[in-house]
Amino acid sequence: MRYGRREVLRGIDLTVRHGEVLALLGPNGAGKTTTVEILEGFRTPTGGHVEVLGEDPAHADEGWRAGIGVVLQSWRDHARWRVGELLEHVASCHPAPRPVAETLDTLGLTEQADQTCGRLSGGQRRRLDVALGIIGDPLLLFLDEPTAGFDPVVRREFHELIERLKEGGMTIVLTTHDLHEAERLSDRTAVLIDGRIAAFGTNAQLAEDARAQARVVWLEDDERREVTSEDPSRLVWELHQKFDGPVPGLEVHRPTLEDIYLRMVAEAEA
Ligand SMILES: Nc1ncnc2c1ncn2[C@@H]1O[C@H](COP(=O)(O)OP(=O)(O)OP(=O)(O)O)[C@@H](O)[C@H]1O
Repeated sequence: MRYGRREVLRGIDLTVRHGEVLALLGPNGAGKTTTVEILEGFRTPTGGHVEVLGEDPAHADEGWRAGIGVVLQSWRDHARWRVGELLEHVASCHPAPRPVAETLDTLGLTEQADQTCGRLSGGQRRRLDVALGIIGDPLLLFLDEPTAGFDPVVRREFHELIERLKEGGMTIVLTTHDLHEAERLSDRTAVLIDGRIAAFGTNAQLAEDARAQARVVWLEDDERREVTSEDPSRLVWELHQKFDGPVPGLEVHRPTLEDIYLRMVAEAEA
């Protein structure tokens, strides 16, 4: 994908499976939104082959669009609509929508149903964006930084909602800068750096590819010992033999997605 002469995506090869949550991570400007906008049919790529729900998004029809739910980075329109009316209206544009009252309840917006959208708080507005994205009961949902601005309680509730949608069979493509969110929600993660896929796989596969080290901590002679190892199970086994039993104060810390991601970005910039 080029904008003018500038190439911003340089060959992105990935397949999203039915029913999985795919997290798309990457630094600002890496090309995540561009990728997602191409998949949503909002941008026509300058090259390559894209298929979403069996069709080329750039030339797909309304029937195809009904299968897709989109939550963009920020919608600040519809200020004069009431929340409930807006959802009713958008629901009426879909062939088989979710019930409006249930959707309001799911997003914790029942009390705001009669409020105008312009008066919602930032977090409530974002929840309305998500409600608008799922009201059509899509097969495939795109979420672009869905929890930016959520307080921790709402964020937790939102994660539970995503898990329920996933259990219901929805396929979800999520872009986020929140690595804990990606780690909790995604089946697989793609890391996009400078328009290329730097890594793609389950979080365990990414850890393996990045040859990330686990940290093993224990107590010996009243001192805290810490060793990093690619094979922590072997080290623990050796310690168990050495102590001839349980290892005092044993902790094994696997690398988090955040550790892996930060390492990849640092390597790409080096
Ligand atoms: N309409 C446009 N015209 C020209 N360049 C653009 C346009 N939209 C995006 N870009 C450029 O393309 C690159 C990728 O942008 P994109 O918005 O896809 O990144 P992103 O990974 O979503 O970033 P962020 O995390 O900041 O949202 C950036 O360098 C951006 O400046």
